[in-house]
This record gives sequence, C-alpha cells and structure tokens, in this order.
Amino acid sequence: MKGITTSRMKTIDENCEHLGLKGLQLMENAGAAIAHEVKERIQKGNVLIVAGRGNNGGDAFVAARHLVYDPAITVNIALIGSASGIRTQDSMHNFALLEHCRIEGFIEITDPQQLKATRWLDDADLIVDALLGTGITGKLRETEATVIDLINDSKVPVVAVDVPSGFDPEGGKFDRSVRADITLTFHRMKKGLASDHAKEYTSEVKVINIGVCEDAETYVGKGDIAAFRTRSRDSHKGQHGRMLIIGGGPYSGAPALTAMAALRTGADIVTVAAPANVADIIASFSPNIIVKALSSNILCEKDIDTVAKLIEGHDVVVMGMGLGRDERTKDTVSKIVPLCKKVVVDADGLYGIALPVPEDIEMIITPHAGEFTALGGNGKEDALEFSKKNNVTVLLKGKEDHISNGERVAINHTGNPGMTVGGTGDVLAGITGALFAIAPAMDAACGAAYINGVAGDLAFERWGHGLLATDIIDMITEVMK
Ligand SMILES: NC(=O)C1=CN([C@@H]2O[C@H](COP(=O)(O)OP(=O)(O)OC[C@H]3O[C@@H](n4cnc5c(N)ncnc54)[C@H](O)[C@@H]3O)[C@@H](O)[C@H]2O)[C@H](O)CC1
Ligand SMILES: [K+]
Repeated sequence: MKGITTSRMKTIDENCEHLGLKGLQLMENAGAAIAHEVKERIQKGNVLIVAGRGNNGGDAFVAARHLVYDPAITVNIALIGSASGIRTQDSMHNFALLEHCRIEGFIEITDPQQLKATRWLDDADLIVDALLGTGITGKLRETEATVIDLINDSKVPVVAVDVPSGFDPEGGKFDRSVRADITLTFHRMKKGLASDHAKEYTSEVKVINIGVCEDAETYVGKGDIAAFRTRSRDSHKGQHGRMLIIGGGPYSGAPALTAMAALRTGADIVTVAAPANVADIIASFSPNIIVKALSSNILCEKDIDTVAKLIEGHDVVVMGMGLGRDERTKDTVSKIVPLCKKVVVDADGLYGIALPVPEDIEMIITPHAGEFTALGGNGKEDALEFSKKNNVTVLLKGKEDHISNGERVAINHTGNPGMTVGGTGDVLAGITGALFAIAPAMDAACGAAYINGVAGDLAFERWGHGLLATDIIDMITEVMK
C-alpha cells in the first residue's frame, strides 16, 4: 500500500477545516484510539506518556484523559520543554483539560536526566510515544534524541502516535527514532511507514480512522493551494518557475491569456514561442510577456530546433492553445513532446500527442469532454483508468472538473456557468503550468482547477454572465492571498 505524504495530509486537514470538521474533533478521535489500544495491551498498570509540544503531543493528552477514567490505570506525563511552549491551540486546549483529570505525575523536561530521575521509565508498563509526529523537520534536536534513546533503552513496550518519534514520515532515514511495538497512524498510511525500512522502527502499524469526511479527500479545497500561497522571503529570480508557452498561429489571443494567467499565478519568467505572423500581436498584449517569433504562420517542423533550445531554458512547457490543427502542426507537436521534462498540453495540442506518454516525461492534459473522448477517454468516470493507462495526469474540465494521476481522483466543484466564455481554458492552462513548474503534476492540476474556479466565481460575482477570461486572470491573486 502506498502511503500519503505529509503535505497531502496537511491538505486533507485544511479541507476538513473548510468543511467544518475541526482539528480538535480529529485530535479527540486520535486520542481515544490511542487510549483504546493501550487498554487492549494492558488492562491495568502504569502508562508513561512522553509528549512533544505539537499536535502529536496533543493526541496523547487526549489519550491521557481517556485513560485515567479507568482507576486501574495510572498516567505520568513527561513533556519535552515547558507547557507554556506548547505550540498549537488544539494541543494547549487538551493540555489544559488535564488540570481536571487524575494525572499521577507531570514533569517538564529540559534535561533528559530529569526523566531518568523520576524512575517513571523503570516503573512503566507501557510508553505512549507522542514526542514527534509528522511535524518533524530536519535533524533531531539533542534533548529529543537523548529521550528517544532512553525510551529505547528502557525496553518498555511502546505505542507510537502517528509515526515513531524521530522517524521520517516521508520515508527518508533519520539518525535516531523510537522503536515501537505498534504505531497508530491516523487516517491514511504514511509514505514513510509504507517503506521497507519501517519494519526496523515499528513491529506493527495500524491505520486509525479518525472520522475525516470523504469530501475532504476527494474534493479540491483551499488546502490544495496552501503550499502555493507561502513564499520564502529569500526567493530568487526564476525560483518560482520559468514557463515556455508554445501557442498561436491561426489565433493570437489564446497564448497571451495563458501567459498572463501564468504570471498572475506567480511564474517568474514566461516566454511565448509563436508563429511569426502573430508574435508581434502577442507581444503587444503586455510588456510582461517575452515573445519569440517562429518561422512561419503555423508551428511546423522548421521550428523544432528553435523550440528545443527554448525548452532547455525553462522548467515547464505549456503547449497547444491557438495552434490550429494543421497536419504539419500536429506532427510537430508530437515531435516536441519528447523534448520536454514537464509539459501541459491543452486545446489544439491535444490532437498532436501520442499516448501513452513515455515514462520519462511528466504530462498534464487539460481536455474538455469532447477532447477527452477524442483522446479515447470514456467520460469522467474513466479519468483514473485513462491516466493510469496513459501515464498522464488528466484535468478533465466540466461542470465539476475530474482530476486524476492514476492513483487517485479529485473533484473540483468551484466555477460557474459564466465560465463557458472563450479563453477560460487558456487561463486554466497558464495557472496549471505555473504551479507545475514548482509542484508535482497532481498537486498542480488540483490547485489550478481550484484557483481557476474560485477566480471565476469572484469574476461572476462582479460581472455575472458577462465575465471575460481576462476578468478571471485579474482575480487569481485574490484567490491565492
Ligand atoms: N489529520 C491528521 O493527520 C491529524 C494529525 N494529528 C497529529 O498532529 C501531528 C502533527 O502535529 P504537528 O503539530 O504538525 O507537529 P508534531 O507534533 O509532529 O511535531 C512538532 C513538534 O516537534 C518539534 N520538532 C520538529 N522537528 C524537530 C526536530 N528535528 N527535533 C526536535 N523537535 C522537533 C517542534 O518544535 C514541535 O514542538 C500528527 O503527527 C498527528 O499525531 C492530529 O492531532 C489529529 C489529526
Ligand atoms: K510519535
């Protein structure tokens, strides 16, 4: 079973919040499950909870409240750091409730020797490891590392909360980690726990349902763009994506819309390679767009060397809009795809690609229903199978967009009927390419569908059915705030 990444889990958490399912509710379910597991393992005795200052610790504070309800169980809590340093509201909330419970002993640890001095490790019948969960970042700090060694040296059975503390949820190798008898991981298997070296750190893993509603996982929500909204202060030019658009010919507006949408989504550099007859028109739309004129008035074989050189200097290619469907153009598109690392293909470009996509190319296609059928797709229910079979991420546009990378399907239900106006597909392709330059295909396609739809909804509020594709572009930054 492939596990999910921490960022995917964060997205689900944020989508839960937006659906009205609070983190505190999820924490309560997580903590109750921990308490249940502890009781399965010891009917009576001493439980030592080793807690960190994040939500991993918060889960254990809930478990403590549930456990001490049973007079046969005593609970001692060792918190790494000070209670005033508890980092999250949910964890602090559950810590405060412990004032009203029969907790045997509580200590704030700044020096691991303090834990040794309590002898709680010697007297414990079971340890709940709630030091660190998916919030671990970078090299293990000294206090935590020594406490982990003390836990392992104690030989006391360990129930790990979400992931063994110190273990990398993403599957990398960290220097030290708790060795658990069982790990209770919440909602979905984590990528690291599905890796073959996980066995060294936990004898068993149980996936615990904590009541996440399905739509938080299936529907694309604000959580799906969280990663795109923050920017590190020390960003440098080009870090947020250099995009090459190959478009235009019979049409000139389409690639310009794609370019402006990409810039508004945050792409640093956008170059449009367009047939000579429309190059100046596209350049005239905005000084923000770099335009390279190709050889004639349609994309053709003679342009391949020029395009190949341009591809080298960009992170992602977006191809198709406004190209027209001349046989020479379709043939040239099929020859350009193998030169790309990451490519978004839309509109007329879809008539030139060969499926399945070669393994070494990451492709997102953004067809509407008719284009999907022309590619051999069989309606929105086929998105998962089609993407798996063809090694392509599909953003199938419709009243609800269906997005799949062959592993899962996401549904975007933002957007409105006003968006049938020409050019919205060009805008979507530009947003998709800008995100694809800095994120995996599925995250980029989901994020783009959401941003495009919400920007369209904001434009609808302002202009109703009279909204234009350029209005959607103007709303992109509003959505990404
Ligand atoms: N839907 C869910 O998945 C739920 C998850 N829950 C639990 O939440 C944790 C993740 O919580 P988070 O606050 O993000 O972080 P952690 O508690 O895992 O860790 C942060 C904590 O650890 C310190 N820290 C970070 N890196 C290091 C390091 N290298 N060395 C030492 N210390 C480090 C940091 O300072 C913080 O204090 C998840 O695992 C679940 O257990 C929800 O409660 C339920 C729903
Ligand atoms: K843990």
